[in-house]
Amino acid sequence: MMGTVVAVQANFYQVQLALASLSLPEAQGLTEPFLLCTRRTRLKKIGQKVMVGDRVIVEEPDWTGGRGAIAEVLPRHTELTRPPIANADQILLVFAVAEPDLDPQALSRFLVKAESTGLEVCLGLNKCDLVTPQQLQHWRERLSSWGYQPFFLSVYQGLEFILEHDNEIQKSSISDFTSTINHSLIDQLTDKITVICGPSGVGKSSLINLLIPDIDLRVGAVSGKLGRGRHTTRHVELFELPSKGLLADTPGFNQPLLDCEPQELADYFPEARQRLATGSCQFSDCSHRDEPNCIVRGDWERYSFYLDFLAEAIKRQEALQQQPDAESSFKSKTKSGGKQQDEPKLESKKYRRDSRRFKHQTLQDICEEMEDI
Ligand SMILES: Nc1nc2c(ncn2[C@@H]2O[C@H](COP(=O)(O)OP(=O)(O)OP(=O)(O)O)[C@@H](O)[C@H]2O)c(=O)[nH]1
Ligand SMILES: [Zn+2]
Repeated sequence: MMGTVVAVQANFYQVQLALASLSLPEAQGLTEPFLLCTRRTRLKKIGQKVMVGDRVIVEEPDWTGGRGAIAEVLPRHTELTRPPIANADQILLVFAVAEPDLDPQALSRFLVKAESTGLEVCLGLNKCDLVTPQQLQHWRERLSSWGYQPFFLSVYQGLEFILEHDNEIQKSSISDFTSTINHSLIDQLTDKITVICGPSGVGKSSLINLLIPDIDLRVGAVSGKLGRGRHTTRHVELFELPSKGLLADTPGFNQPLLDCEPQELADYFPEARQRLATGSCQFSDCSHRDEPNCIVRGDWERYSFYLDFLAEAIKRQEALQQQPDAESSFKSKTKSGGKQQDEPKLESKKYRRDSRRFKHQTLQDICEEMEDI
């Protein structure tokens, strides 16, 4: 029997069973498609961890008691360590067009952080009710030049109060709430595991409440048992959308720390990726700053952000190198004459977009913020 781990509490795993398992006659008594499971000793022995998002095989279901045992964890196709989530398909980054003002550099910082996970990145712009259609059009064109097609949202007015006609954005006067669900956003979330993130106050909780109307009940139930609120704990939980698909909520954080290697940074800007896909720089280790014949340097809007973030990443790398037990980004080299010298290890797979799939970095700050709150 197959299922997905939707919550982890100490040594217990809440497993949501796949539909096929629920058609078993024995399962008919089960009121919810969940079993509270333990992990088989064999898995403990081989050190097999179980994470939220893991697809698992459950054995020995006790349908009346709602219990089971996880016998096997299927191979993960992605893995985030902070927050710990397996098999996430995408990140939905939520920002507001106003209140707080949409700051292009703050948005870019979040986008770069999200891109660095290697997951697909979608952008939702909320509070569209606060600005004019012209301002929305402005953002649409601007973000499109960055390489993003955001979902325009207003939780206050239902998800789709905006209809798009002939490339123009108009506010619709549709009042029927239920018929105004933004189907393109829903489609994007269907049958996927999505991690929602974004700064504080942009309306993430409001959006989740709109997408999953009965979530308050479940949040209340789980948080109640743990004696903690959902934003005050390291606890990660997946919530099911009515349209199928799972959402992982993470608390807001203001300025994510960019902890990527300087050499990777260009890969996290769609504009730079696109330039590198159609040509190459003279130097294979080009930092795209002042090297001759650089294909990335140019008059794209966010190039100045690239330079700012690059300076930040280099500074961070230098600080790390000053610590004796810093991450092993150095190799020791014996120079002629026997002198030892440390040299930074060169990144070998620069600019190969494919490699990102296998290198899921962390959304570190999210978790750190979780602990701080
Ligand atoms: N005008 C307007 N306000 C909204 C909209 N959606 C949410 N808000 C308001 O924005 C404020 C923040 O909303 P939350 O849902 O708490 O934001 P959040 O992103 O979850 O914030 P954190 O919990 O701090 O991470 C609240 O006062 C909401 O009522 C919207 O579509 N339009
Ligand atoms: Zn270059």
